[in-house]
This record gives sequence, C-alpha cells and structure tokens, in this order.
Amino acid sequence: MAPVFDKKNVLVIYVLGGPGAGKGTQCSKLVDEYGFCHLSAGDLLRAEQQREGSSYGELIRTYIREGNIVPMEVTIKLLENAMDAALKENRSGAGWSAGKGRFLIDGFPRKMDQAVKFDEEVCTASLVLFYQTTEEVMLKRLMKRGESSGRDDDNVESIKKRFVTYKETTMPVINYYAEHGKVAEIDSTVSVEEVYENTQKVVAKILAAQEASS
Ligand SMILES: Nc1ncnc2c1ncn2[C@@H]1O[C@H](COP(=O)(O)OP(=O)(O)OP(=O)(O)O)[C@@H](O)[C@H]1O
Ligand SMILES: O=c1ccn([C@@H]2O[C@H](COP(=O)(O)O)[C@@H](O)[C@H]2O)c(=O)[nH]1
Ligand SMILES: [Mg+2]
Repeated sequence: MAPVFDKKNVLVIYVLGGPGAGKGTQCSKLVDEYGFCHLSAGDLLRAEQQREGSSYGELIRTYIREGNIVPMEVTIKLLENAMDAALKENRSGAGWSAGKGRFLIDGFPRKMDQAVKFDEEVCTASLVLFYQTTEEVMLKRLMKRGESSGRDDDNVESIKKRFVTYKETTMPVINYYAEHGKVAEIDSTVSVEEVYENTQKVVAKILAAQEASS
C-alpha cells in the first residue's frame, strides 16, 4: 500500500555501515545541528518487540539475536508509520513545514529486497552515508557498548553473526547505491568529532542542493 505522505516532500538520507561503525552516534549529532528526524530501523524493531500485543515480538527477538534481517514487510511498515507520524507532528524548523520533512534512516536498507521495495513504494533516498571501519574496531566498540546497552545482540556470538550478515547481505546494497552515485563513504575509525566533520561536509552539500532546487 502506498504511504500516506507525498514522497516529493521528504528528504531521506540512508545511514549505513557495519555493526558498531558509529551510525547512531553520528545521527544524533546531525539531529542536533540540522533538525532531522532520526529513525533507526533497529530501534523501531526493538520497540515493536517490546510492544504488548505485538504479533512479531518473538520473531523479532530471534532475528536480532541471530543477526538476521527481519522480513522486510515488518520493518518497512514500522518506518512508514514513523515517517507519517513525524510529518503529522507539524514540526517547525529548517526543512519542516506542513507535510514536509527531513529524515535520517539508520541501519536500513540492509538487504536488496528492502532497498527495492522502499525505493519503489515509499520514497527514494538522496544520499547514503556509509561509515566504514574494521571489524576489529567495531568488535571493540560493541563489546564496550554491551557493558551497558542491554542489547541482546551486543555479545561476541551475535556480533560475529552480524558481521557475516553485513558482508554478505548489506554490502551488496551499499554497492548498488554506489553504482548509482549516491554513496558518501566516511572513515569512522577516527574520533567522533573527526567523523562528524566529514559527515557535515557531505550533508551540508545535499541540503544546499535541496534548498536551491525548491
Ligand atoms: N568515532 C568513534 N570513536 C570511538 N567510539 C565511537 C565512535 N563512534 C561511535 N563510538 C562508540 O561505539 C559504539 C557504537 O556506536 P553506535 O551505537 O553509534 O554504532 P552503530 O553503528 O549505530 O551500531 P549498531 O549497528 O550496532 O546499531 C558506541 O558505544 C559509541 O559511543
Ligand atoms: O532493516 C533492518 C534493520 C535492523 N534489523 C535487525 O536489527 C538488528 C539491530 O540493528 P541495529 O541497526 O544494529 O540497531 C540487526 O542486526 C537486525 O537483526 C533488521 O532485521 N532489519
Ligand atoms: Mg545503531
């Protein structure tokens, strides 16, 4: 079913990279500076897993623990509903007016079927921010985060599985968007501030281009 909002009115940036690459960290800085609505597919799935009465709770729990990708219909519906709700809030500020808004979609699309379906039926992204670092760095960050995150998948067994899914299933998505000239690759090995400086440069350009065309 088509989304309720008009896709012409939304600016979408996908935020991709390996588990623990720093996607969420950079998104929160972008929210503060540019007023994006940040939608993390993983967070939406975790919230749905916890929701009383959800028929997907157990399914989501198993997929996340195994580092697998939840069937796309579930995730796309959650994202679409969250976008719709944000647009109905009538937010103010740069990029927001009646029915218009700007979104960071974090950790999605992670599989080609999601990418094709979302592009066709919901909306297309103007840019893909791709945070790149080594598995060694990501493992260290996730193990540290796991001391306090409470996430079922911040343990070494799940992390190893997430790395396999990332390489086999998500890298083809990133390569697909790279072939379409949409990917900005950013080294996320360096400090949060340095990563953000490089992120700002790319995002500021996209926002300026959008402003010039509207
Ligand atoms: N550039 C950085 N340098 C050092 N630590 C970082 C950096 N970026 C993020 N971190 C830390 O690494 C951990 C993972 O970061 P974050 O949660 O942003 O990653 P993510 O890509 O969203 O991970 P996931 O895919 O698991 O959701 C966090 O504890 C965060 O504080
Ligand atoms: O589109 C998606 C995004 C995420 N998942 C599942 O959630 C976990 C955690 O995602 P984070 O982005 O690390 O918070 C991921 O490993 C998948 O199991 C998904 O199924 N589909
Ligand atoms: Mg995250």
